[in-house]
Amino acid sequence: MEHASEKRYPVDAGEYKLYEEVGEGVSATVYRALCIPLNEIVAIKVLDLEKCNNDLDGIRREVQTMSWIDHPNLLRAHCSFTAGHHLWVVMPYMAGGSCLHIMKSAYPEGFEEPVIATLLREVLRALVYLHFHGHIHRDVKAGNILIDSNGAVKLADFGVSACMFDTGDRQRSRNTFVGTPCWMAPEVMQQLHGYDFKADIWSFGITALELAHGHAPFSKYPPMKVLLMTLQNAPPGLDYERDKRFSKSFKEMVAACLVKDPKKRPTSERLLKHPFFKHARSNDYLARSIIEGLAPLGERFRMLKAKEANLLMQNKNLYEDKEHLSQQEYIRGISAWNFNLEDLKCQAALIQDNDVMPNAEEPDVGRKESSRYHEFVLPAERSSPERANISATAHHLEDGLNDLRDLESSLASFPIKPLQALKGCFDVGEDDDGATSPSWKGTAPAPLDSRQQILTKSTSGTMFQDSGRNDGENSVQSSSLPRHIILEQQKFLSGPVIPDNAFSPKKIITDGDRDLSQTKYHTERNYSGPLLYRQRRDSNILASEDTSEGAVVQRKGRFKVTSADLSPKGPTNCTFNPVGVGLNSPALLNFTAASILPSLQSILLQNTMQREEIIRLIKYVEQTSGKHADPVDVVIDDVSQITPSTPRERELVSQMIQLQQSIGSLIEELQTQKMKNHQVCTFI
Ligand SMILES: Nc1ncnc2c1ncn2[C@@H]1O[C@H](COP(=O)(O)OP(=O)(O)OP(=O)(O)O)[C@@H](O)[C@H]1O
Repeated sequence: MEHASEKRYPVDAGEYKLYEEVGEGVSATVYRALCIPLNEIVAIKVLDLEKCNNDLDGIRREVQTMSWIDHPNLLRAHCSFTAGHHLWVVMPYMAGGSCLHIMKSAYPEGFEEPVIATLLREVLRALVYLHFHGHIHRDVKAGNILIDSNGAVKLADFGVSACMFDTGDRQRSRNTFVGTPCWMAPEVMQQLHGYDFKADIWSFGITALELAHGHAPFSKYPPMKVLLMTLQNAPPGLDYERDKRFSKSFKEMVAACLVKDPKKRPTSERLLKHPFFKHARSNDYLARSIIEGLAPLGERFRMLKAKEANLLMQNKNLYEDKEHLSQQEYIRGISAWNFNLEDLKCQAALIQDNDVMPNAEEPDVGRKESSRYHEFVLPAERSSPERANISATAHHLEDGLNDLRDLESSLASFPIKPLQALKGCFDVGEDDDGATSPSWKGTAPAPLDSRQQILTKSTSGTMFQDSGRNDGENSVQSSSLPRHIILEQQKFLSGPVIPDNAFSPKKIITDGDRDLSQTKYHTERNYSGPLLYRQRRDSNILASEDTSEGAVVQRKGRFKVTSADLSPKGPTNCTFNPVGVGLNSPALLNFTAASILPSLQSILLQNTMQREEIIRLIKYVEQTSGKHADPVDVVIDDVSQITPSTPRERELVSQMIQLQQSIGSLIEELQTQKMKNHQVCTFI
């Protein structure tokens, strides 16, 4: 067994000395560190539990999986514990970093074939092991393939892995829309029958292309477009012309993985026997060919961050451009992609007619394709005088909505669509962290017991334990601790291990927190808009569902949306349904009027537009079907033909017209009510 189970890794932050930062994820920062008693260099992933409110189950799963796995190609945790409101996961230090980072810093065009074959063989071995034990990784990508200084390859990041043997509610997690869009298999997007380990084979094929080209197919596009392209286009692959440098067997191996029908994809075990892997070499070869000569990981990480900041400065004008943003996130190895279609639709609905002006200020028409998403702006931003080329907004909005329509139609043959999954539940997005939100204030703390549920023990040592050192020792134990961690530890010297607000979606934010979130996450812009409510079909469902799996809608880094509404009886449109969530619903009570107002406005606008459209259609159908013996209309025609000759006649005609108009609107109202009743009946 490769991991040193005999070694006792301390579960106390004071026993470690943190050095430089070597990686960054969505809510985690990874440091090189020294385990003082063992005199061993390790990596420590520090997760800020305050930023993981929605994803404790993911964290628990990650830590649990990292404790039981026992395979040389999987990154196993030595131990884990909490310190303040941070979770520390101690693991072997992988000095080469991730394949993505190696490519970004030294191989922007991708690796040579023998390197790729070697890397992929190791990853495939890890997948064979995971699949054999009934696990789907669900996030296979170059950013999660780590290499150590000896060229050993390990697949990491089990935050979204799932177990095939789960039953009941947990089994539903395999119907969950999870992963990172570019690597996501079509069946994961479709959510038709759930999916199995073959989803990993698709991601594996995409990863092969990523390692060959330096980027994944569609990586520069926003997620909606990635979905469309994955579902509508032929599967991506190695091109016989463009990719001449690669062998036929490599092309065939990729083609075998990237088949849309999961049943036709090989199992990991069978794939391992593919002739392509005969090109694979030793770990030593990897160390010599891609690790040797690289700058130390921390330095590379710093350089990549600087490069990213530089790019952001250069692209200042394009900063709002989602495709550019995607590219930035890709460079960082994470993908903070907003994928809230409802949000986009609501933002679209909030645009008033008079916002749509002639497109006189479009800066560069030729750039339209690459900028089509960047104007999905928040209403508040739109009103800002220095922002917003409104005409471009409307223009791009239309493009974006066309894509939405395309997406819906390309998914039309499937009973459950991502749109429906999205519609089923909203969750608090990045706006959670908005320090100015009044809803943060004065919130009762969550009970400690529920928070401690996530603390578990591994068989081979202590896993995920509290360091138990909130007595002040932690605050002074390591001079090399980043300042924010020391400060945050000091804040909770005498309180519970995890601060009261750590697991609550509402929290009191101190100025220190605000500074931290503003400086550390300044590049992670929020496009998620004003929707801060979670919609449920039924409040009973809210009570009975496995909230651990069912609640998360948006996770930065990996995208995750749960298909809370898998029943074919689910709602059939994407508008907010006031029947589904009554005003007394707990889901609504959690939100302030201010946070929900824009959504309500949008819904109102949508309903008005729909109502007008329905009335128009009813009239049209009645006219064309000749079914119009309605005396009211006959009279209307007659009245309109009367030419009053006396004041009294004029008065009477005017009264008749008024009466007929009110009868007309009452009929329209009746039709609308009938339609509503019909919808409610269908829904029920
Ligand atoms: N053991 C390790 N040794 C060296 N570097 C590591 C190690 N673990 C992680 N890293 C680096 O830190 C980065 C972030 O880690 P990780 O992927 O675990 O965080 P995350 O929050 O789960 O990320 P995301 O969800 O965005 O993929 C990795 O991409 C990798 O570059």
